[in-house]
Amino acid sequence: AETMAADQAPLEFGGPLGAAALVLLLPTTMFHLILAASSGPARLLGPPPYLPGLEELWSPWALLLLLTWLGLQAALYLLPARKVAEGMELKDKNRLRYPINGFQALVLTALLVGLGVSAGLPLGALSKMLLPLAFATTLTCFIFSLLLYVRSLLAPASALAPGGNSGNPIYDFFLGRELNPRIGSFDFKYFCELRPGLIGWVLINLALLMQEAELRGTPSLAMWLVNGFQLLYVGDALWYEEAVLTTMDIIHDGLGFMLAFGDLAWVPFTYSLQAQFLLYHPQSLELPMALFICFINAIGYYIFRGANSQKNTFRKNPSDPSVAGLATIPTATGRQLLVSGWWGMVRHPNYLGDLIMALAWSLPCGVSHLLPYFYLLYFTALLVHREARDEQQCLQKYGRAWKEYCQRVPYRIVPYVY
Ligand SMILES: NC(=O)C1=CN([C@@H]2O[C@H](COP(=O)(O)OP(=O)(O)OC[C@H]3O[C@@H](n4cnc5c(N)ncnc54)[C@H](OP(=O)(O)O)[C@@H]3O)[C@@H](O)[C@H]2O)C=CC1
Ligand SMILES: CC(C)CCC[C@@H](C)[C@H]1CC=C2C3=C(CC[C@@]21C)[C@@]1(C)CC[C@H](O)C[C@@H]1CC3
Repeated sequence: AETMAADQAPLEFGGPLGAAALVLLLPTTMFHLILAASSGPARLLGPPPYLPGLEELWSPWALLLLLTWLGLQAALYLLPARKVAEGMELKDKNRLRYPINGFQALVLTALLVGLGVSAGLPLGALSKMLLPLAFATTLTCFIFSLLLYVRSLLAPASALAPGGNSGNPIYDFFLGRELNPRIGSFDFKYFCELRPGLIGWVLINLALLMQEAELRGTPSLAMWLVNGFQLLYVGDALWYEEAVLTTMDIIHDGLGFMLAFGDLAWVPFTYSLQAQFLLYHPQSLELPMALFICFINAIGYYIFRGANSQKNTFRKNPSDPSVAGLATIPTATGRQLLVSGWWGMVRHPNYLGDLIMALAWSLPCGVSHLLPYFYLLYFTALLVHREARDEQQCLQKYGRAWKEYCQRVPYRIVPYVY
């Protein structure tokens, strides 16, 4: 990895140049995908079908809708929570507290949307506003990240993320300087990571399903599958919300453009690509094939949930009967590494399950186009890169014990392949 100075964390994402490229490339890709999904040829590669003018991109109504959405999710975040969890220990030895009420926010949002729809709210019309909504979200993310950057210049050194304070403004703007920007108890990163984007994603999917029902009389089986699989994924993430407190996004990365844009824009507008594609390119899916795809999703989910729960249980209580019998490697930190069970199969079994689910989300879209497979391709690249970042951090944390783990479990994500 490139380095700035000997005492600074190695630069990631190709340093300032890579960060600058990503700041431009991520929004451009997102707009390309939205435009391509609604176009006849639906080409992933090649130029966009057309270049939209400002009058098509900018709408004050879209901005108002976005701000209302963010306001609603912020209000739901502030409601009393079933539990308040403590995060990992910080540099100053303190621990932050986080409300565990994401699933409650999903249910309350569903109730509000249900009420709205039964009162005549034309939810399907949202599918025609994706372009201006994505534009308003992108602008908001740029402004938000800029404000976060400026605010971080006033933060004490102990509040900074290990990675995002290289001194290069573009790199730091992208990666995020401050680790846990908060106003009072409102934690911006934790809020962004799970709520507006993930719940927004299922809402957009639902709008596309309703629009399809309006256009064709009933939603297609393929649309039901995509909606069902992705709702399960989002519901699972919010149900197990506490697990996000140990991810590198919360522990290691600052809140900058990468996470702000990733969470608020990239997730809802690109993760809903399969449903966008299906609205404009209906697919006939036979029942046996649909059942086969459900089976693939179930296998993926079984591995994903099994691996994540096994690690979470082990980290919370290593003597829990469900994990007490597993083989482990002791480390100098006092923590242990699992070396049997899911974590003895590959070093990232949860990524394997996630990738199998990603395949199941694309299959209902048929094999005539590459576009609906974008998520699978992007996600493979994201997880390979994420695995390498995590590996680096684990090597630093656990040293020799990590090397031993790598020797005993040589494959990273796919057994005997990678
Ligand atoms: N859909 C999407 O866009 C994305 C989804 N994800 C999903 O989110 C979930 C979380 O992923 P992610 O945050 O990357 O990290 P993981 O949940 O895979 O956690 C990695 C951490 O687990 C601990 N660990 C690693 N190996 C072992 C072991 N053998 N025994 C015990 N602990 C171990 C280490 O932390 P420590 O030892 O400190 O506990 C390590 O840093 C995954 O299921 C992933 O697929 C992630 C990113 C994007
Ligand atoms: C495209 C950019 C370079 C990076 C954007 C990254 C974000 C989209 C992802 C970073 C980590 C994420 C996690 C999830 C969603 C995607 C982002 C925000 C989950 C919430 C998905 C559901 C899982 O159960 C937990 C994940 C935690 C990490």
